[in-house]
Amino acid sequence: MATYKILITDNIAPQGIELLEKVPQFDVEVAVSLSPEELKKKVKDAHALIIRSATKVTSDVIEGAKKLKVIGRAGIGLDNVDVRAATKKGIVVMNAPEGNMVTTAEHTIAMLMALARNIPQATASLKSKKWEKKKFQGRELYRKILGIIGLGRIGSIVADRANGLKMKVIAYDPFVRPEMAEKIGVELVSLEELYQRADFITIHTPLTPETKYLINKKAFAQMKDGVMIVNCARGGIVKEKDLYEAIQKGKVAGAALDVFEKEPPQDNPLLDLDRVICTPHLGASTQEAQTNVAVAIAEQVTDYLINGVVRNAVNVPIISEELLSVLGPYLTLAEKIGAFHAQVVKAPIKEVEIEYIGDVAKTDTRPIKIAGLKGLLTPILGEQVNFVNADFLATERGIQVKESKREIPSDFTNVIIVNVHTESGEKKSITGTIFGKKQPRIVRLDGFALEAVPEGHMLLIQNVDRPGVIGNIGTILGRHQINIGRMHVGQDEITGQTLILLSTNIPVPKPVLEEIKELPHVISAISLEL
Ligand SMILES: NC(=O)c1ccc[n+]([C@@H]2O[C@H](COP(=O)([O-])OP(=O)(O)OC[C@H]3O[C@@H](n4cnc5c(N)ncnc54)[C@H](O)[C@@H]3O)[C@@H](O)[C@H]2O)c1
Ligand SMILES: O=C(O)[C@H](O)COP(=O)(O)O
Repeated sequence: MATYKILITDNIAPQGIELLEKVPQFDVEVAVSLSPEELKKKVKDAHALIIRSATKVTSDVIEGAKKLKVIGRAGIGLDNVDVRAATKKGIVVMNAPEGNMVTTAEHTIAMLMALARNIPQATASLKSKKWEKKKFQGRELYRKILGIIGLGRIGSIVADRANGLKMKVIAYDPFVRPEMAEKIGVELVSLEELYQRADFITIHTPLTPETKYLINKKAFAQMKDGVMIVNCARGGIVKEKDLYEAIQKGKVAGAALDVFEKEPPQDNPLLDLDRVICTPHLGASTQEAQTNVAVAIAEQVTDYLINGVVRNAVNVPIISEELLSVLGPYLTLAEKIGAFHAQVVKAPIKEVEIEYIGDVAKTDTRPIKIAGLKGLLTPILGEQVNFVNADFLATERGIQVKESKREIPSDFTNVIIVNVHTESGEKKSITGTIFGKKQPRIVRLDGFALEAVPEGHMLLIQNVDRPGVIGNIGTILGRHQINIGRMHVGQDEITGQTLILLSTNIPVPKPVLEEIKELPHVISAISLEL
């Protein structure tokens, strides 16, 4: 029984740890607050790393994690993980995106109300024995305009709760359809319009190169005087230096911050301002949310390591079980075609064209493309290639991939054609289909029509069509105790050549291959592993 080491380096709820400890194949270690050096050491023999936002999973950490198969985030944000470096190494990166969304939306509403009514400042004042009623007069939220930037999972819940408070909710999210926004009582507007109309602005986007410093000096200049800002998303979306200036000038009346450019913040001048209220990244910190995300990530990591099922991965295309039941045979077919190509071409591959014909063209074909690339690269790069990094490795090697689709079938109901172009100008074309519901077949190889099962040890021979060639090949194989399982023969009527594809019980050794190549009328012989 394989044993997997599960390393947990941030504080996750005990319910998640208990679930992992119950899996007989798992050896669970919890080690929090590690220095980067300690983390590198511990992760060396780990198969899974489970984190929250404190552990920094840098490319350095990933480089040394030779056995790591999965990084699981008990929560949403993955800006503390170098996902690109993980992808390159074939490591699945997954999060638990749903468990803390309500809690974070509630924290946002709490921050909004605390900001509008000066609750933290008034608490501090009263605790210092003062009674400053006038100083802490607040603002009503009723009928005020709340501008939401990022109407995703959390933004939508904030909108719902704000509607309950009878606020007017407007939002900017270029990836959301107006009908969807309308359904949840939100008016979708441009960013400029949001800035011009909103009394309160709350941010709920991820931190990306596009959203980094989205809320900056220029943005503040477009906002209403006396606007209030809430950020419970990520530090760095609001430019802190510009926010400080905007508050000092009175343009912004106040800000509620749960997240910071640097966490924990060090010498951050914003923390000295009365108009700023803050929490130490508490958005997801309720018992309910922490149990949800810890249990979710424990289940997902278990499912992946034990059953190979990937859920909520950010670097693998998601295939629902329903889609997998349709696509499964095509994934196998594409992988076999890729492996076939890699073993017959004579120069580095520079371009791959994949054409999907028939009903298969109507499906999400991304997983088929990745399976094809995995097949193509595995004979070249070995076991390191998997569904996570195949696309990445192809790009890294400068292989261009082009895809096209035709929904009207030709000879077969569903067909995948994979053409490969090499640096030396060679072009090879393989066409595959599925017989019945599950049987992959290669039905054309360049000009040769075939009906071959691409599986196991195979021998590919091209020869001039003359009597006796097949007999001679059979004699040589027999002499070396090699059994032929299946034989497929295709003919090219234009060149008069024949293609023979044999499946054998063992790989054909090199000396036997050389003997076959010496036979009269044999042009080439290649041993394949499919
Ligand atoms: N403070 C916390 O403890 C805490 C807890 C959970 C999540 N978060 C953070 O909250 C944020 C939102 O999380 P979510 O689960 O709702 O994410 P989500 O992916 O469901 O939603 C994000 C939305 O932002 C939109 N978006 C992306 N780029 C945009 C842009 N340039 N302008 C406008 N909209 C854009 C997307 O279309 C999407 O609808 C993330 O940054 C996450 O890390 C913080
Ligand atoms: O992205 C998240 O899920 C939140 O920011 C929560 O982060 P935390 O797990 O470190 O509290």
